Amino acid sequence: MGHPHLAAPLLLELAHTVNEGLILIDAEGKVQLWNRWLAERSGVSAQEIQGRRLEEVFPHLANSRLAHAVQTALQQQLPAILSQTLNRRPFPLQDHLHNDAHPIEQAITIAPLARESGHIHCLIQIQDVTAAVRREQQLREQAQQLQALSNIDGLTGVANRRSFDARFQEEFQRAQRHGSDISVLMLDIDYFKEYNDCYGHQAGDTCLTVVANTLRRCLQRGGDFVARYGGEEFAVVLPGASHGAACKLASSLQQEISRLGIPHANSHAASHLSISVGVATHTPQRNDRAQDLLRGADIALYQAKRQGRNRVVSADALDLTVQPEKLM
Ligand SMILES: Nc1nc2c(ncn2[C@@H]2O[C@H](COP(=O)(O)OP(=O)(O)OP(=O)(O)O)[C@@H](O)[C@H]2O)c(=O)[nH]1
Repeated sequence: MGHPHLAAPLLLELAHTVNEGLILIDAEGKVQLWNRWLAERSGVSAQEIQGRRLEEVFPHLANSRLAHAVQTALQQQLPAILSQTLNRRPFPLQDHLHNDAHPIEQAITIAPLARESGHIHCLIQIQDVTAAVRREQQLREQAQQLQALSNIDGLTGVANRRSFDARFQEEFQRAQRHGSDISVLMLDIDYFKEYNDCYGHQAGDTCLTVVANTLRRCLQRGGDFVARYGGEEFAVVLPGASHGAACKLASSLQQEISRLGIPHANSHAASHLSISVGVATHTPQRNDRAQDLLRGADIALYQAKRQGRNRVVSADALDLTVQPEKLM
């Protein structure tokens, strides 16, 4: 061997000084070395555990992956790395050395050691990976928050257009698979340009938020959702809703917005803020496209504008082959 001058006491001191846990297991599976790092963090002293099997002191380790890995190292001389996610904190270790005492997350490697006598020993190394695990957790949480934020409209707090596109497509395909109805409402605030001109852009922003919250509040069923589709335009998706049910909800949304009584002196449709709504329903067949349903609701909305605003129009009664702009 390479370093005959390294005396046994020095090697022992080295094992006690390293900044990680070291356990030496002999051929009979008994602990020969339990270093200071482990004693300080486990509350188990070297005297208490030396000469005993790990499972005697830590019964929960019996039949664990760690116990199997130690057996494999001793019997087949195979090393192992215990995945940190599959083996959460095999040893009950606490970091008492800092102000925030906390359980220690552990990365564990197991290696066979062949002695000159031919006896195989096993070395278990335990590293404190708490900081890395915490950082990973924080990054995961931040990624989830970003994901949620990227789906929400910053002003009104309802789903944004991006999220609408994905969820609407999903719901349309579900309806296609189940042969069920799906309805869409397209809603637009009447004379909103005049509202901004009269009351200011900031009041316009507040108004959009109030309308969005009112729409959200009026949706009853779990799968229903509202999204900000464009500037002052909202879309509501009602999976499983028949055309009759969707028209009824559209009317109640229109009434709820009217009931808010938000003054709108420059509206030609009412004395208060009002909305126009287009309603369309499909029971999608195999080759139907989600955008055709949306287009139906859009054409109905333009028709509602054309007929004088502050009303609900159903796509059922319309010629959907006409371009919406031609209806204006
Ligand atoms: N305050 C505010 N206004 C917005 C926002 N997004 C769009 N708008 C305004 O909404 C107005 C929409 O105007 P138009 O498309 O002419 O529609 P309208 O005035 O509502 O008329 P009709 O829909 O035909 O009744 C524009 O003046 C936009 O500036 C926003 O985030 N905040």
